[in-house]
Amino acid sequence: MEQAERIAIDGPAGAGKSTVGERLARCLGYLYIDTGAMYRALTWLALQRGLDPHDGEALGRLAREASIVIGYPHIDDGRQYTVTVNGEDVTWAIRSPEVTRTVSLVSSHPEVRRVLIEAQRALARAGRVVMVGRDIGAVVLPDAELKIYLTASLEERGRRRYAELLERLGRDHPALPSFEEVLADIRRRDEIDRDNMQPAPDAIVIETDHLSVAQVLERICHIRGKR
Ligand SMILES: Nc1ncnc2c1ncn2[C@@H]1O[C@H](COP(=O)(O)OP(=O)(O)OP(=O)(O)O)[C@@H](O)[C@H]1O
Ligand SMILES: Nc1ccn([C@@H]2O[C@H](COP(=O)(O)O)[C@@H](O)[C@H]2O)c(=O)n1
Repeated sequence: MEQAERIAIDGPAGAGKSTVGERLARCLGYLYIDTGAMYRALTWLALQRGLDPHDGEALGRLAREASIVIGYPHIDDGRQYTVTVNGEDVTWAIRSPEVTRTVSLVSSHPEVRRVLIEAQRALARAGRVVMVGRDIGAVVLPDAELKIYLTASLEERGRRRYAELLERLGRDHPALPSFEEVLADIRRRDEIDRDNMQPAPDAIVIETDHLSVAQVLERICHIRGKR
């Protein structure tokens, strides 16, 4: 019987974790788990409830009581998965500028991380999973059989994120931020995420500035095949 395998893909905002991780999971027939979506879902709920994003104790309680589920994409609208919070579909709502502005602060609290990391580990217990985030290889799944850390320059990650928002929202959309605003947001999130975003010592770092998604996937499959 093929060994159950856990693949961790970490890296900063816009490095390509979700895109590469989802395609890799689909190619291998593995479960795909975007842990960032879990932090975003909790942040969305906290904003809905009017909680103070600085209040780690209240946010930890909310994380324990909330039902956050990442399931298969039952709607064909470009989503990678469906995220529900207490049964409400929030798949796109968790990508709002307000959630993006607040999620790193919410995620910085140990009370929040303790609860979500436990949930992430439970999801990975079956093995045959591709889990993406910031701290998967270093903290969540330290025994993962394959650990990849994707990175790219700030400017390249800004260009990618801006292009993604432009495609999703359209040039005339009132919520479309400027490239400078996108870059500033990524820089800010990098700073807040720093403590929870260090590559695991045994992670393989792939610098993706001059690589296409297909080339990144090819490198990961080559690395995995040599194991
Ligand atoms: N190697 C690449 N070359 C060009 N574009 C890329 C590459 N990797 C990802 N992209 C594009 O960049 C955008 C951001 O990628 P993605 O959402 O996968 O990043 P991420 O690391 O998951 O970011 P976040 O942590 O903020 O969710 C997407 O539109 C994606 O298609
Ligand atoms: N394992 C993780 C994953 C994410 N975060 C925090 O969530 C934010 C949003 O994640 P995206 O992948 O959707 O960008 C991210 O900026 C982190 O603040 C985390 O702490 N740990």
